[in-house]
Amino acid sequence: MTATTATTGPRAGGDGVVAILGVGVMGETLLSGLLRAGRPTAGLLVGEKRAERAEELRERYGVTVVDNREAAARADTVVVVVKPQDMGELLAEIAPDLRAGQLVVSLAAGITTAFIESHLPDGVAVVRVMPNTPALVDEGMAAISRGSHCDEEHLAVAESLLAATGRVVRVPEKQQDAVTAISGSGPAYLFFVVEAMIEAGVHLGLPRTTATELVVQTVVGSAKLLRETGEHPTVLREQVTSPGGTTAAAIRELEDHKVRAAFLTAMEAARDRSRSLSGDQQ
Ligand SMILES: NC(=O)C1=CN([C@@H]2O[C@H](COP(=O)(O)OP(=O)(O)OC[C@H]3O[C@@H](n4cnc5c(N)ncnc54)[C@H](O)[C@@H]3O)[C@@H](O)[C@H]2O)C=CC1
Ligand SMILES: O=C(O)[C@@H]1CCC=N1
Repeated sequence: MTATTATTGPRAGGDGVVAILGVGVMGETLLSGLLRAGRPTAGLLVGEKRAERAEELRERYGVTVVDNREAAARADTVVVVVKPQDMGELLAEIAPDLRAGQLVVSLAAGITTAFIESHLPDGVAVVRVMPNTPALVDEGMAAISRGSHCDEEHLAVAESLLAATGRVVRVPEKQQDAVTAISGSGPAYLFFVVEAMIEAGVHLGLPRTTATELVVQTVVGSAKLLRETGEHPTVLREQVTSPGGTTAAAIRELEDHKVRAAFLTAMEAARDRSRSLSGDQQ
């Protein structure tokens, strides 16, 4: 497809009409974040396949729910947040209503900008984003990459949308599968560790409520320590690890059970799955 000069479309600062198509976990995370950040409902349109879910969103947020094609025609920026497997069908549905200069922002894992562009009219700009669920509490981490018809203004619009719910970094698209494995799926690994530590506390005889409070505050405190001191995690771990002490005994077990190696292979598996998702569509 050939690049076309944008003559209409979103303006930096995010003041155009934004449509969110597919409002499940991640779509609602973005929608609620935009509203918390002060974006008026008048500037938002929602497209959602499940009628009962659409009704729930209308009641909860007072947003306008329209069909996907109307949303695509009316919006300056169309954010697509369906499962990767549903992306081809959604793009085929909205393509006739899109025009050069509009911006399509995809939050789907593994779906390349080339795949999206191949389904859309020439000159529609595409930005690929990998967000994560801590965006629900304004502590999200999003990485954004430009497609081939995307200019600085489009990238700035996508950046300002995601900045409503946390931090945003720009990465080359070739890094997006690794990003997905680290920060996209990352919250799930940390919740898995939290679950395991709470369960261990119960095994050690602590009431579940006590174990939960100890673990959650330890995770929050450790995250804050990492961010606020800027220290390398190795330094922070060494500060906790007294020679011949309790932490050294525990870390020895984690190393013996190859937990570090397991994290590496787990994230390689996530990256590889991300790589294959676009292929699942074709
Ligand atoms: N959940 C997460 O932690 C993250 C999810 N993502 C990406 O976000 C996307 C959505 O994931 P979730 O929100 O977790 O899934 P979800 O299943 O909770 O939400 C998808 C929503 O899209 C709706 N939908 C499906 N086809 C549609 C169509 N043609 N038109 C309108 N609505 C339609 C579904 O009814 C559903 O409400 C995925 O592509 C995923 O890779 C990215 C990063 C993190
Ligand atoms: O598990 C998934 O495929 C999505 C993408 C990153 C987090 N959740």
